[in-house]
Amino acid sequence: MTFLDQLRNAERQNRSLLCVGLDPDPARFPAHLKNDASRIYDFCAAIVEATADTAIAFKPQIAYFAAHRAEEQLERLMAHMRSVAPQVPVILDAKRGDIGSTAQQYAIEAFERYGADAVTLSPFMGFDSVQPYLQYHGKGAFLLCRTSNPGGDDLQNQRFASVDGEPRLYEHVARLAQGPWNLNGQLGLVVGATYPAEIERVREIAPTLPLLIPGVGAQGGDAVATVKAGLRAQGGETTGPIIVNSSRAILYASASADFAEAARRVALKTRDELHAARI
Ligand SMILES: O=c1ccn([C@@H]2O[C@H](COP(=O)(O)O)[C@@H](O)[C@H]2O)c(=O)[nH]1
Repeated sequence: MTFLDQLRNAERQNRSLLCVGLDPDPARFPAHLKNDASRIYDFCAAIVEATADTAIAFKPQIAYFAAHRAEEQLERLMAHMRSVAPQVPVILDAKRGDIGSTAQQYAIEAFERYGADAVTLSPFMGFDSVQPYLQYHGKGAFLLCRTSNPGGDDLQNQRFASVDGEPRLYEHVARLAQGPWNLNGQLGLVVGATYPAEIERVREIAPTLPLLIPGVGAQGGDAVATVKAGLRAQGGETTGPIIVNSSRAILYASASADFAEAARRVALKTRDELHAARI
């Protein structure tokens, strides 16, 4: 089954557009786990179990594991997600970007070591830095396009003289991903929920690509505006999928022993808000 098939199934089965982001920061763990990096797996496993039926995807951010020498815990977590939530695809948020030979190693890391279903990539080094990931047929690759942070303006929103008539860098990335770079239909784009007008613009250029949209929750992005701008559906079938990520607002909903139940409550509320906005 391809990543796109997995997304379609999870969206239907869990009635969800919500991606539960896994950004484990031991300093923010509940009291009984606080500042203990050896408990990253336990914390994330509890979140996964509590939210497995609420999510279209899970998105572990690799920096939160690597920073604490917790790669082995991430490997175990990937296996755990496959076991308790086999219907939910996993997007490894790694934002890799390097020359082809190095990209090949990063692709092995994402798809073979961790067994991710999709990965996030920086497109800044060009197509040969993306191509190695596309050799893993059926896997997904999300290119950073219009990111959620204010500094995204520094480059992505700049005008330049382009051959395809798209004057801003993020528009050019969207055009490449919808067209010539998308050899086997594996590409998607990362667009921030903090910029709904730009989500709309990306959707015009890339009507069918899956959009990974971080920025609701802690970054203040508007869930309803995000769905209106990004989701495309016809006759009840999704033709332009969106995957709306929230990490900290779910993970740290409570600093007490009930953190997993609290995470579930926030995940359900966010899922239902996103679902209601479809109509
Ligand atoms: O443009 C981007 C791309 C990636 N991210 C990542 O998403 C989550 C957001 O976390 P919140 O706690 O919901 O703010 C995090 O892993 C970022 O690295 C992003 O925020 N914006």
